[in-house]
Amino acid sequence: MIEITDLTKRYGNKTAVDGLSFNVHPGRVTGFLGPNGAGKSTTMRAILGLDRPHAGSVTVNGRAYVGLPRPMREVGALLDARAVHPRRTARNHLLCIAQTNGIPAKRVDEVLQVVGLESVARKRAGGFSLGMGQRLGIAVALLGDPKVLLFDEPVNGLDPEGIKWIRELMRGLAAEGRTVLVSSHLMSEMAQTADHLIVIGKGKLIADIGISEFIRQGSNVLVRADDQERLAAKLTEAGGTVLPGADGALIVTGLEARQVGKAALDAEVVLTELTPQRSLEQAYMDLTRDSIEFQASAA
Ligand SMILES: Nc1ncnc2c1ncn2[C@@H]1O[C@H](COP(=O)(O)OP(=O)(O)OP(=O)(O)O)[C@@H](O)[C@H]1O
Repeated sequence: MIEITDLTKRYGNKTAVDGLSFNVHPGRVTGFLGPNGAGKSTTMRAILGLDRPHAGSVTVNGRAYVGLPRPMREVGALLDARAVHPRRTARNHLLCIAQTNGIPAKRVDEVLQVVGLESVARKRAGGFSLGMGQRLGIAVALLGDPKVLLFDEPVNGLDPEGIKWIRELMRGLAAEGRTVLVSSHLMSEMAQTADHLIVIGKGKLIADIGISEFIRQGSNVLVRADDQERLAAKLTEAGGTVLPGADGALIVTGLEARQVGKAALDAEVVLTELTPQRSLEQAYMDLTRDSIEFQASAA
């Protein structure tokens, strides 16, 4: 469990994180979402004690990171995968970190296997591709078998196979009961990975919401049926809000397309159209529009 309370961090006169409070719970993947410059990396650095906040507090399993007796065994992090000595082999890189943290060498071979780097374990990390470097960074994060894991933009620049692998790894770690916080600036990425979302913009909390609730709130469904009145009554009963759309269509908010279809089935009306109207990406952009630092303006 990560608890962040009223966290504020400034760089000169720039407030990177502004009174931010949220908790990250174990057993699920929490997506940490926000446009570029929203303060995600700064928050992650504060969790790891790498940045001193100007105000507020951050605890991991009830203690500040600097107060943790064996930090790598409690928190693992992938912040910057390029932070590797290029002439050192992957295995030696891991061995050095393991030794300084009192972690046995056999754990190094275990994590090399988990991330699929055994065959290149004795190759220099300097020659690694971006994907291999990411895997090595993740091996470092897993070294202490920690209960809390932070991944800062882990899929940036990866090919589809690498992205799929990272998604499955994160889901697997959460299924083992670990606390997994993963940052991204892409809603589409989070929609496929996260169970819960923390959305920030300009250092402030915008939303702390379950992914299914976000999907529900973020979308409209346009629907037509042979008995609109009967359907509208059923949709309202199911918790939706029904508004009149163009050409006699109904616009439903608060329900997913599947729930609208189910309501039609229950009402025994025939649907002639069922169209989800807004993508998740659109919902996210609507949510963060006012928080984007640099916007392209229409020419
Ligand atoms: N060391 C620093 N010195 C000065 N300003 C900084 C520093 N680190 C971050 N900032 C500023 O603080 C704000 C938040 O940055 P941060 O890197 O935390 O955002 P982010 O959400 O991780 O963005 P991105 O997705 O682009 O990595 C930005 O405006 C950034 O320019």
